[in-house]
Amino acid sequence: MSVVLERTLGEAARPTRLARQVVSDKTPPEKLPHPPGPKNINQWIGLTWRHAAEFWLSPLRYITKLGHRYGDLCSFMLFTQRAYVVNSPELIHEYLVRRRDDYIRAPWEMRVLRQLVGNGILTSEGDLWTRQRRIIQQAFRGALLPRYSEVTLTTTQVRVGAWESAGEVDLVNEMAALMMDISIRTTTGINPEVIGGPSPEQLSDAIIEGADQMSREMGIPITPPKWLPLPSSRRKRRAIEAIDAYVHRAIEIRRADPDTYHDLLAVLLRAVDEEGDGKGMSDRQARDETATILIASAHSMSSTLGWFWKLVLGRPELYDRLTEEVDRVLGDREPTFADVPKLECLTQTLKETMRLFPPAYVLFARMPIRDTQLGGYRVCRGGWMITMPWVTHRDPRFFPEPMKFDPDRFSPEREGDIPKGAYFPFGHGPRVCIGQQLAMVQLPLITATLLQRFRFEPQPGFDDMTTHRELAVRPATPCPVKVTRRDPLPPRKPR
Ligand code: HEM
Repeated sequence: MSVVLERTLGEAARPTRLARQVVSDKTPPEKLPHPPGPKNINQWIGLTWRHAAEFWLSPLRYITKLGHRYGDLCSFMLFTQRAYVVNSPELIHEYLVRRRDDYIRAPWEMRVLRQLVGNGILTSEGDLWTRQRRIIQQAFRGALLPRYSEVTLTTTQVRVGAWESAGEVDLVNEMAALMMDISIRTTTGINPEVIGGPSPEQLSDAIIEGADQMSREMGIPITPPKWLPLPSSRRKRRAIEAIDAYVHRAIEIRRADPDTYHDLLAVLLRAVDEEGDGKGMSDRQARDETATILIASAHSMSSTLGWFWKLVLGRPELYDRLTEEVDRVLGDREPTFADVPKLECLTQTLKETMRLFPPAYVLFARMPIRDTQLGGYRVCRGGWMITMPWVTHRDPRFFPEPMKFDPDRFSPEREGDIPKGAYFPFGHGPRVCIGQQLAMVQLPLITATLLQRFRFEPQPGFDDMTTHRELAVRPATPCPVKVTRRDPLPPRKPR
């Protein structure tokens, strides 16, 4: 679904009204009113269908419109289900943190995702999720970040070595292939050529297609049976087979030679759940977690990088400021993990990119497992909770002049003005992105390497901000640039 929002940045959310004050926790939910929202004449005919159509055709516009008309918490009937739209930081915190035991990730969305990533950290609930999160957390601890940084830098430097002779490249495509390469090496510690099978480009394309297909299925109540020979089922199967072959082969290589590797998968395969059953991970569980991490990281990181270049190259002053910062911090040496905190303007620019274009433009839906209350309203068991960082990030109450691309919003002097919880590209609460710290190290290192090595001259069409929205919101059009080398650093050798 490619949607032209507008020629430049898309649409600002309009200010919304506050919901009711929170009532006593002891008030039974059935005594409370439903949140305001469009009235349905009948849930099988009439307005419900119109709303469903509007919602599916343009969810961002529809959710923004509802927020403006009905407030920070509103609801509408979607077929037989009541959907709840939550827009304010306080209410998002209330349902994702304070009342988290009342909700699970929506089972109809997880059922679709499980086809690709199995029963891993992303799709599980309850004790299994707690155990897996505890184990996987060990692979994301701060002490390992310098090691992952080294892999990120080496892969970037080797991969972009050929750009100079290419003359012109498409930064959107290149970022997708680069991120898949980095994710494979950070996660499995193995050069993709050694694993064999599809190249990072092919794997990235297959996964994007498969994930897009699944994201489409997540929005409809019926999943087509596997035996139907639909083109969409074939695309999905291709993605599943590609990722399966890749990950199984990587685990095989690793189990055969467990002491050679020191990467994310090594930590996963060696880790035991010390606080729980004291056991490690089965191969099946390791497959599911590796596939989850590969997909979760490559997809959202490449989107962020694609938008970053489109936004920065359209602002020559900002581009010069970033190049100047990179040159000042790095001089003529290569970046390292220790440089990340010094790349302040670059980090601010990446944060501002994720404000306007949060890859996870909508959080995975949550479903209340019992009748509960939120913001003084009744929330019914089995409903559909919808929260969109895209909408909250463009709300002028939290971000004045929301459509202005202004990296200085995140400067040390101004960042404190952003209301707590209004900026959440990595989600919120206990299921916040596990790769957040890693992402905020990898993104500046990759962009600093490219800014240091090359001068990019944008070509016609680079600033087309048309969005492609499926699992992540990513650029639908290329970012063509002419590339000239600007530094004398020697090329790195592959590990
Ligand atoms: C720009 C980069 C990234 C963005 C914007 C992002 C965004 C998110 C968001 C919003 C969620 C929570 C979704 C929800 O609550 O519904 C999430 C979860 C997750 N992310 Fe990321 N992510 C990024 C990078 C990464 C990386 C680099 C990794 C791993 C290497 C990763 C692994 C995961 C995993 C495993 C989860 C599921 C956590 C759980 O359910 O407990 N992400 N991400």
